[in-house]
Order: sequence, then structure tokens, then C-alpha cells
Amino acid sequence: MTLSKAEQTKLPANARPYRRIAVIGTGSWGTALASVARRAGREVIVWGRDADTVEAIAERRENPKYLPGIELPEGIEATTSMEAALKGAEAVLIVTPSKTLREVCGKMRPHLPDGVPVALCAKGIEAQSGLLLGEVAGSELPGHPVGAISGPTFAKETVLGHPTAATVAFEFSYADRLDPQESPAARLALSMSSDVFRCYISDDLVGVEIGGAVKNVIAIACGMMSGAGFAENTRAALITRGMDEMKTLAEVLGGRRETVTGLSGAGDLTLTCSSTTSRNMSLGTQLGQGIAREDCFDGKPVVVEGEVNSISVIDLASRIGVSLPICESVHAVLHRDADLKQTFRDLWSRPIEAEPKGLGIFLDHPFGEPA
Ligand SMILES: NC(=O)C1=CN([C@@H]2O[C@H](COP(=O)(O)OP(=O)(O)OC[C@H]3O[C@@H](n4cnc5c(N)ncnc54)[C@H](OP(=O)(O)O)[C@@H]3O)[C@@H](O)[C@H]2O)C=CC1
Ligand SMILES: O=C(CO)COP(=O)(O)O
Repeated sequence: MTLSKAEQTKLPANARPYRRIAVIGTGSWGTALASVARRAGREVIVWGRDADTVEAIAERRENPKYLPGIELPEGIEATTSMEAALKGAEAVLIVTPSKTLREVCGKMRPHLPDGVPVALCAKGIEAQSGLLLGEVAGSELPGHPVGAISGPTFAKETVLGHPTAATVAFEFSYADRLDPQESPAARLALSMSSDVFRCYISDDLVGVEIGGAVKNVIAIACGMMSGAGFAENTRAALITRGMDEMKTLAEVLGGRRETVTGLSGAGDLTLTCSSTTSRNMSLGTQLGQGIAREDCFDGKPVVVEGEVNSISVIDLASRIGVSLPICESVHAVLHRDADLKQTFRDLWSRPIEAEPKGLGIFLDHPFGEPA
């Protein structure tokens, strides 16, 4: 089937939603995505390892551990059995922290029905290997289309039904181009969309993944600077230059710079860098205020993806020869005991560069010569 340019930007009219969706993870975002899918009319089952949380979701329509006091939609099933969760599932969302992805894929593998697409909803890059999560899942779950759902989406606001938008990204195979209505991106976007949750479709999984992984590190930077007493000019500079770092990394890894200007990049970066609802921004703020790491969040364990991912982002960037000055600064403060204020003064004192990066203005117009 050949589509016109206009048709290519729209959901194919005859796309069908998935009937049954399994959500792996009963944390705040897993519970929120289960609610999104249920509100959109899907059969939904969530898998979690904590029996009390599973029981509360199934019996009381509440997740007291991660979203206390919020009523979930009717009809969400929940189980601690991976086999039961995946039986009959037509699509699967994996929503546990990035560092658990390989382990979780291993648990899923024996029970995952053939060819079922898997969407990754964590944000990060695997430590040590430097692989994007899509690459990890692709190698652990061969034969399954792997994609991502990503965007500016605080879990609590999503469950409460505040209008929210996200990108559903899968690389398009040849078969998807022939039959776009059957593509996982189209079908999953349709499966999750409702009058309060709007999905966009992308075929740039790398670009979408890089946005999600790097924005958390930049959010820690924004938090550090505001905690240290700096103001809005500083935040705006970090957001803008942080986006440039995301674009550079995405492009070198084969993604598109313009993907980074979308929901999964600029959208999520803006959200996460503007609110202490973000755990990443909040960690940075507390550290900027001089609170010791072990006392942040009142000493409670909290998933802060950018903290561990600053290591994988920097490792990956140095392996492929890309410089990411803001991410490097965050990494130095978090993991190399660098002084926070001095690190950010150094960030501001680097040699002057052209914007956008790589623009050869000095080559085109050397000093002392007429333009
Ligand atoms: N919260 C949000 O607003 C959003 C979060 N995300 C991303 O979603 C991912 C998950 O975050 P979020 O839900 O917020 O985190 P939470 O801390 O709310 O929940 C984490 C969940 O993962 C489970 N878990 C942890 N380790 C394992 C493991 N080894 N095996 C199986 N389950 C495990 C936890 O189970 P247990 O309770 O038993 O410990 C818990 O259910 C992160 O990558 C985050 O960046 C993306 C968009 C929005
Ligand atoms: O990714 C998120 C919103 O899109 C959640 O951000 P935090 O993990 O910083 O809370």
C-alpha cells in the first residue's frame, strides 16, 4: 500500500486496538499505564512481585504503596504470576526501573506468546553495556517487536485523568510499511488513547529513548542549580543546552534531531526540569541545598533514574566520542565528589562555542577578514 505524505502522518483508519494488555510492574508508572489502558477500553492485567500491592490493586482498586488514596478504574486484574499475566496478552508494557530490564525480560521469556510486541516504559541506558533499553530487550526477547512509550507524564497526574500526551515509538519494519494498520506503533497508540491520554506515533526509537534517558540527568542539573540558589535564567539555559546534548547523542546513535524536539525530548525535559514532583529534579534540589545523599528523600529509597544513568550516559558518550558538558558536570558531582558550585562555575566558564554546535561560523567568517 502506498500512502501519501498526509496519510503517513495519520493513524491508519482501519487500525485495531489490542484486546488485552499486560503491564509488568506495579510501581507508580505501571499502575498509571494500567489505568490509561483500562480507561481506553482494554482488558488489563498487571504483574508485580509484591503480593500486598497486587492484592490491593485487584481487590481495593488502589495502589497504597505508590499512589495512595487514588481510586483506579474498575476492572484492572493483578497477579504475582508472570505466566498468568502474559497468558493471552496481545501487547506488553514493561514498567520497572531501567536497571531491572534484563532480569525482567528473562522472567517473561518462557511465558511470552509468540510475536507479541513489547513497549518499554522505563527511561535509561543499561550500565556497563551502554546499550539502549530497546537493544537490551531486543536481544533478550528475539522475535518480538520492541518499542517505547515516552513523554511528559507524571504518574499521579496521569491516573487522575489530567490531559496527557506521549509518544509510542517502534522502528517500522518492511511489513509495517506494507500494512501500516497492523504496525505495533499504530495499534498500541490506538490501544492507549482516550479523551485524556493522547498518543503520537514515531518510528525513531533511538531518538525517543535518548530523550527519556538524558532528560533525567539534565533535570538533576536543574535541581542542583535551583537548590544552590540560582534562578530562572540558569534553568532556561540548562534546559536549552541540555536539549542540544540530547540532540547530539541521538544523532550520533542514528536517531533524528527533530525527535528530540517532540514530547519524549523537549516535552519531558520541560516537565521534569520545572517541578519537584520529579524525583530527578528533587534529588538535584536537595543536593544543591547541601543535603547529604543518604538523607535525601528522608532517607527513603526512591527510583532516581538520572543518578545511575548519568554514569551510563557519560560512558556511552565517551565511547563514541561525544562531549556532553552538562551531563558530565552532574556525573562529576554525583559520582566523583566534585564541588557542586565550582563544577557549575566551570560549566559556565568553558571556551565560547557557536550555537548550534558544530556550526562553522569562524571558518566561514575568520576574524579580521570581511564576511
Ligand atoms: N513515575 C512516573 O511519573 C514515571 C516513571 N517513568 C519511568 O518508569 C520506570 C519505573 O518508575 P516508577 O514506576 O515511577 O517507579 P516506582 O518506584 O514507583 O516503582 C518501581 C516498581 O518496580 C518494581 N521493581 C523494582 N525492582 C524490580 C525487580 N527487580 N523486578 C521486578 N519489579 C521490580 C517495584 O516493585 P516493589 O514495589 O516490589 O519494590 C515497583 O513496583 C522508571 O524508569 C521511570 O523513569 C516514566 C514516566 C513517568
Ligand atoms: O519521567 C517522568 C515524567 O515524565 C518522571 O520523572 P521523575 O522520574 O524524575 O519523577
